[in-house]
Amino acid sequence: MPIRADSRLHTVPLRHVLGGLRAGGPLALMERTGRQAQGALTRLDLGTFRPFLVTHPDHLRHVLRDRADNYRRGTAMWKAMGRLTGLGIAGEGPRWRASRDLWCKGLSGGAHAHADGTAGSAEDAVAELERRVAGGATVDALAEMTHVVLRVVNPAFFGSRIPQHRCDRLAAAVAVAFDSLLWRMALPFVPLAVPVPGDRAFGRATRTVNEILLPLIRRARYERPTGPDLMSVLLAGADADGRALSDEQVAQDVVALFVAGSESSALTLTWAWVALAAHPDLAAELRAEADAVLCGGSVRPEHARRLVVTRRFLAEVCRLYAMAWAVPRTTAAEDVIDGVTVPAGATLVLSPYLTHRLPQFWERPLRFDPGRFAAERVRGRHPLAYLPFGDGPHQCVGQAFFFQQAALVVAAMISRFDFAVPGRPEPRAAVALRPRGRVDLVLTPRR
Ligand code: HEM
Repeated sequence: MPIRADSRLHTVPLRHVLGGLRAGGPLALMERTGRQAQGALTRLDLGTFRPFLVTHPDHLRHVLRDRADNYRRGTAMWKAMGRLTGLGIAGEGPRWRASRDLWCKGLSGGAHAHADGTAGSAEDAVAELERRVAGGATVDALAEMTHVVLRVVNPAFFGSRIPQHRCDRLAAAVAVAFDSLLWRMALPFVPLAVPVPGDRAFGRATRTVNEILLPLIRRARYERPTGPDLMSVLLAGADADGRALSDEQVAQDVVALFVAGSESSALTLTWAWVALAAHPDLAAELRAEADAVLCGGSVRPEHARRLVVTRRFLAEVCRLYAMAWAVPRTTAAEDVIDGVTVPAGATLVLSPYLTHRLPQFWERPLRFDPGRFAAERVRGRHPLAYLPFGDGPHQCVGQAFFFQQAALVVAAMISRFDFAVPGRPEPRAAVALRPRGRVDLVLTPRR
């Protein structure tokens, strides 16, 4: 598959796409394509559907920053997801802008406004886990991380007004709905009116979500909330026309919270244990830091800032296990990217997962090395070579919140448990980057 001499476009013909899919699935195909294209703009031939794969930091800057207005969330995946998450924060235009402003307000100082509640919840969740595995036990890493994350986000997202068991049910329904969009993502040319696998599960999960959320929102609205949690901010906020958000709009933004905030955090924390188990020296370093900062006590909000090694480690987890492995966009009008014409209506798949593996920007890219995030090494790097949280107008609003909470969770756990992850869990490409199969986490409380 040579780069064509007459253009900078790298093309992958249908037979290679099909062969690659058969041989190793979508992620292996992407990895192979990324290695061969080496950052060149790439067109995948899937018959009538020919998406462009964008990985080079210069091209990403063009799409996400310089011409962001021309690259929209119009793809079928966004449209399908819009049935669940609405056109607020997950959409575009004035409604998105109004929602984003509210979200930024709600999360501003994710490190401050919610800090006490979330640190306390992290501590409680880890202490509860310690009681459960008192004599040592093997747990499902993703299930446990989801459990911990949901407790941590409940005060910040909902002012703890959702009882925990309902929060768990809501998260499970949202996860089903989100995952059942994979076919819509893979078959973007199929109209929504034509059923595809996953549609039924999506419909059932959406009904569960509404049954849980709408009564809760009505009650919360009646109480005229003024708290700093995101749900209160949304209820007190206004849309682009200055009108209060409807119950449905608040429900949709709350669902978007789960999609954007909790699953991504739980998945990334799951990969964190996989990476730590594979690098015992690093685990020892993180534990030494946690012991020094926590001094045998509980995690407190102010610890997050001092967990420097832990935060670098998390940044490296986000590089090699970029949860948002593929971020789709659609071109509004024809454009030229680095000499290649991209027609109007084309689908672009931006892949942080592949960008983070480009050897031109990352020395020995597959090596797990948190030292890459030491300030002096970050300075010399292309600013768009690292984008696990996206970039441009839609860049993640929860990045600071994630690092704060995740650092506290890792410190609380590593100071309490010895741990191991048997086998070598590998990622697979679902809508998010998920583990292939269950990840076992063997936990033994430290004496
Ligand atoms: C490891 C954790 C996380 C990762 C990897 C991640 C990744 C991303 C990415 C790649 C985007 C850009 C999507 C696009 O360009 O279309 C994004 C957007 C977003 N994220 Fe995150 N995220 C994480 C955690 C969170 C958390 C904890 C929250 C909320 C508290 C959050 C809220 C959002 C929101 C609201 C958006 C949409 C912003 C907009 O469209 O204006 N994320 N995230």
